[in-house]
Amino acid sequence: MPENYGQYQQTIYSNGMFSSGRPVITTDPRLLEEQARKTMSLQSFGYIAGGAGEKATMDSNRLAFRQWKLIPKMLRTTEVDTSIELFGEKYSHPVLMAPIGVQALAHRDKETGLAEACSEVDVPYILSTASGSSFEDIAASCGDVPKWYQLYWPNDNDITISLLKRAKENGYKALVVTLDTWTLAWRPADLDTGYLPFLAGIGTEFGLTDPVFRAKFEADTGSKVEDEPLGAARAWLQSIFGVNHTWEDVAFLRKNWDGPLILKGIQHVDDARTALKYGCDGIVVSNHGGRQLDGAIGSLEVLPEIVDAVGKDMTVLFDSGIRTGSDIVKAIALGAKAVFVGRPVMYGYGINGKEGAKEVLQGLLADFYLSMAIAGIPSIADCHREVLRKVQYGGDLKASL
Ligand SMILES: Cc1cc2nc3c(=O)[nH]c(=O)nc-3n(C[C@H](O)[C@H](O)[C@H](O)COP(=O)(O)O)c2cc1C
Ligand SMILES: O=C(O)C(=O)c1ccccc1
Repeated sequence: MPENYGQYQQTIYSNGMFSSGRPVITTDPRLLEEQARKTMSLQSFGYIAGGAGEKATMDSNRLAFRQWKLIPKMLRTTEVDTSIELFGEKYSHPVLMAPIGVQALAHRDKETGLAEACSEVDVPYILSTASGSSFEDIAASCGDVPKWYQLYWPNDNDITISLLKRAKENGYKALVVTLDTWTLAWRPADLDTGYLPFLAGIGTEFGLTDPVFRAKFEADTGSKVEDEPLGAARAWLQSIFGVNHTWEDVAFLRKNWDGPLILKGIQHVDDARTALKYGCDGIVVSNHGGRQLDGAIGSLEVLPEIVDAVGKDMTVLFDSGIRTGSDIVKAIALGAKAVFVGRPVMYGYGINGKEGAKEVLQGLLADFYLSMAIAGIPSIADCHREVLRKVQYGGDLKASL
């Protein structure tokens, strides 16, 4: 891990000129998805790259970034302090790995491999409930870097409590509860291949190893999980998707989780205020990377109004569409305390395993560092709305992602 990401590109240049050659993973964010498509199976690539409907929300996520332009200032700084504090802990940069399920689709090392990659570049790993490695192994792979747990919220309170207990015992600091994916949207890439990884038993480890789920499955079916693994996977799927929680149920989570509680999938300012009312510590302004409601507004578009409404009282995080260093600068300038990055890391992981994921993350962190420095923004505290202006012209989609 470089001490200072401002130097990372020098390493790439000297490797190219004098020693080990060129980066394996393209450094051009516009080409990364295509590179992944060539390496991965149709079904795996389709699942990861896919979006809802005609992918209009994925486009909006990108276009929302294009509306904001940075206005650089000169003779201010060559060094950048990218560190932040979240929920009382220090982080070396405002970038976390988005919770992503079924990581086995990208690489056989599954969640433990990606968690290791993240820890080696000091990026906190957010563990999805839809994982295929064990809670314990993943926790060990995260090393000393803080780790968070993302809950797909079961309809059964006993199972929920059991998952929260396991997360706590394994050292996960913050709880991220995803609200926008209580059921899967219309996803043509997966529908056309008739493919749902869960039904193949991928990403169901936490359910199949959960003592409370296991006992209930055995009582309901008379079979052991081991004897009916695909039936158990199906039952697990039904216990975490298609559920009908309400806002009042957030009080239950608040009561049963004593660390930071963060709701993910917030796009409406009313929901941000309601999250605050129920005692949440944070929210993730996210539309799930355009994988849920097709035609939904670009996630960055709603960030400023949500920050204005609740930013003083709770931690506002952001994801959906982060692809470049200047995207991170823009999200921070609009009030996000940190961002999550999703698909790009999965593409790197798919192309070249742990090393590939690290290359993507390091490239993004280097690009972020350079963008801050070249814009003349010396620290996160200096990264506020005055560094930006909203313009009428967008971007040429042919040149974008
Ligand atoms: C393959 C895949 C699986 C995902 N699985 C989860 C998940 O298990 N839990 C969750 O909260 N979000 C999940 N997400 C959404 C991400 O956390 C994140 O919101 C999204 O990827 C951000 O958008 P980006 O990919 O444009 O960066 C998933 C996204 C992808 C691409
Ligand atoms: O695909 C997703 O977006 C997602 O959140 C998910 C849902 C179920 C299993 C794995 C990932």
